Amino acid sequence: MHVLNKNILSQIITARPAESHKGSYGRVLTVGGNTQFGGAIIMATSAIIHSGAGLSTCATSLDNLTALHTIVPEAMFIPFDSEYKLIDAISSADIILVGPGLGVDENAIRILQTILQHAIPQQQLIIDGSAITIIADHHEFFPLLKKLHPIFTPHQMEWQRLSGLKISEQDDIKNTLYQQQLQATVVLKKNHTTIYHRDGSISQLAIGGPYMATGGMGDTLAGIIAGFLAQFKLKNYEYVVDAAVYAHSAIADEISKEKYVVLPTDIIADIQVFMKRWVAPHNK
Ligand SMILES: NC(=O)C1=CN([C@@H]2O[C@H](COP(=O)(O)OP(=O)(O)OC[C@H]3O[C@@H](n4cnc5c(N)ncnc54)[C@H](O)[C@@H]3O)[C@@H](O)[C@H]2O)[C@@H](O)CC1
Ligand SMILES: Nc1ncnc2c1ncn2[C@@H]1O[C@H](COP(=O)(O)OP(=O)(O)O)[C@@H](O)[C@H]1O
Ligand SMILES: [Mg+2]
Repeated sequence: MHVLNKNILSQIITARPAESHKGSYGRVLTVGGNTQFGGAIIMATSAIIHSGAGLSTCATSLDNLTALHTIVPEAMFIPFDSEYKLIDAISSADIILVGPGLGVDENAIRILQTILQHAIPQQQLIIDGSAITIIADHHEFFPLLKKLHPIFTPHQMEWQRLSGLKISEQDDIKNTLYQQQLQATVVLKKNHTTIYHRDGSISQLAIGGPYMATGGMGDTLAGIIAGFLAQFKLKNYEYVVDAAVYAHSAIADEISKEKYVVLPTDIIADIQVFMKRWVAPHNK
């Protein structure tokens, strides 16, 4: 197991070539945010944009449109219950993040099914929050999922639902066994988050802390992972996931020196400055 350290940041965060444009930094589609949980998909989308993705479209409830455009006018919008618009948006995305605040009702299940049917293996699919809870109850989605090699970002309770492993039973051996069956990357969120990669390697955080325990913190992490994957297009995308997970908690640690609790929106506000600081010196 590899304990992540700050070196991962300057390995991944590189200076931008002058001859580039928004299309060079990835198109991301976020899907989630029902009437109850609109904040989740707005935080995820905002984290994606602040971490540098070129173009982001948010498929969410129409109820969230005004809030989305007020908080992050850089984001485009489609209503998540328009199936043909969703299919169109899926086809033009490089990265798809589904689940923050999606809910688990019939509408949410149909939306997730549309994504699993229309996404292709060349796209990177990140599955978070409610989408993990739905999949735990819908094993008929597994054949579709295996072809897509997604990145799951469960907290321990979501991992319990998906893997069947009680939180007290979750250890590296059992977690790896189930993760390998899924043919997916698993970012298991907890104190000292552990990342199970498809090649069998395991990375772990030794940073982060309880000042991060506010709703929306995982939605923000999923957004940073999507934002990093959108622009840092390495063949070994494992390192990009590691860097995103590390950056999220490193920003929180810095803020926690001054603040008792760190809010997800505090992290989002600091991402750009943090990334600038860690651009590899030889690339500046
Ligand atoms: N502002 C918003 O709109 C928010 C929406 N959210 C969305 O709400 C939906 C439900 O997600 P929730 O996670 O709240 O609910 P869940 O029912 O999936 O899980 C939450 C419960 O799991 C338990 N748990 C055990 N170990 C845990 C761990 N390591 N980390 C976190 N929880 C652990 C806790 O008791 C917690 O109450 C998701 O789609 C999520 O994205 C949440 O992100 C909260 C904020
Ligand atoms: N005590 C803690 N120590 C370290 N990290 C924590 C702690 N509590 C929460 N976090 C981090 O906060 C995030 C919570 O994710 P999640 O439960 O999915 O949040 P939400 O769904 O509300 O957005 C994870 O990245 C997790 O590692
Ligand atoms: Mg979550």
